[in-house]
Amino acid sequence: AAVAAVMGFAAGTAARWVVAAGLVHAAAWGSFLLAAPIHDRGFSTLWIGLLGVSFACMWRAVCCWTGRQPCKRVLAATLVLTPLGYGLGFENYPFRVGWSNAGLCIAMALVCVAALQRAPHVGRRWRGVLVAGLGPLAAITLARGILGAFFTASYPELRTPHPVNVAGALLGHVALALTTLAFCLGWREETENALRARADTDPLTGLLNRRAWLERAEQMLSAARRYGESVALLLLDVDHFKRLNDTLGHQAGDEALTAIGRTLAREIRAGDLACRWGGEEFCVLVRHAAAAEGRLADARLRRSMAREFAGTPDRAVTFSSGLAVFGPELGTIAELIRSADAALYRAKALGRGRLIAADTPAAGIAEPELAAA
Ligand SMILES: Nc1nc2c(ncn2[C@@H]2O[C@H](COP(=O)(O)OP(=O)(O)OP(=O)(O)O)[C@@H](O)[C@H]2O)c(=O)[nH]1
Repeated sequence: AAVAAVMGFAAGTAARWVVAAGLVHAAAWGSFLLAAPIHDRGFSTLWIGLLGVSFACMWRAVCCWTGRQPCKRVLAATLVLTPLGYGLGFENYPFRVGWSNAGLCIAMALVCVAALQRAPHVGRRWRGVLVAGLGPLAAITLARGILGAFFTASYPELRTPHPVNVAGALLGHVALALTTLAFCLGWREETENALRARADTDPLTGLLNRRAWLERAEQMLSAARRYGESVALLLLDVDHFKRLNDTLGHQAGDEALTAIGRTLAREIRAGDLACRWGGEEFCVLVRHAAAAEGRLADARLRRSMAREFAGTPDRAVTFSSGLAVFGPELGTIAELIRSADAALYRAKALGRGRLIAADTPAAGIAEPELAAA
């Protein structure tokens, strides 16, 4: 109930499953309190059934975070068969204790299996804490079942002070503390990731924003420096964007920017890095690319942009771009940007809708164009 109060139902899907697990677990022990004094089959069966469901909710929460759903059918079968067998065999104490504890052990073990799945994007620490809490409890639960089923005289009822039972009670508390801690850590990790993604992303285009891009671009350049790779930078600026805003409205301008962001995200290769530099300017770092590959990437973007706006010719945009290539003279991101910006300025001056490479004044530009510039 405390977990529910802290997390609330407005949290993400996984956190909602955690809250559900806590509430169902509390309801299970509520059923037990009703059942115990009168030895009631119905409430006792409900107790066992709800305990299983609460572990299934934990399993679901872990799966939401890891994105994997191991042993789904085994879990479903355990959820049905455990209370069913318990209810039907209620009058047979050894069977009922053995059966229910084995079922609950399987349910707990499946939560651990879910937490141990390979999921590189999810932290290991909270999953480790979860397994450290539930793993030993699963083992002692099985031991308790074996005791009740096969050594019934030494475990004649739930509160018998047998060492296994006492250890089970203690581990139950440890597991409660550790699973709560693990789920709070998992929840915090999810929230942190969501906040980080929000802080790194430009909301209009969905691309990285300038700050996040600069951080990653620095890393890419230092790797390129170390391994002697070539990297090209394209700085793109939409042509006459103010005119689009002024004639069709700011909303149409926003939609055009969104479409440009979509196109860039779709067209760049894995490992390349695109961002909204600001306003109607975009930046792309192209890995393993010298000037020639940079030009090819620019041409690909232009073709794709034309396709993107083919259905809305009144909003079609072109862009000018400046290209700079990482090397001894342009060895930092600031130098690359400065150089690409100067080239972009020249592309604008030469009539827009074209690419100019830095430090190649005459390359690909007709003399009259240069004169006009
Ligand atoms: N709709 C919209 N407009 C924006 C946004 N950010 C910047 N702009 C507009 O983009 C326009 C940029 O205008 P300019 O810098 O004059 O450039 P331009 O009209 O594209 O002309 P050239 O770059 O010289 O081809 C300005 O009118 C800004 O208000 C945005 O997020 N949404």
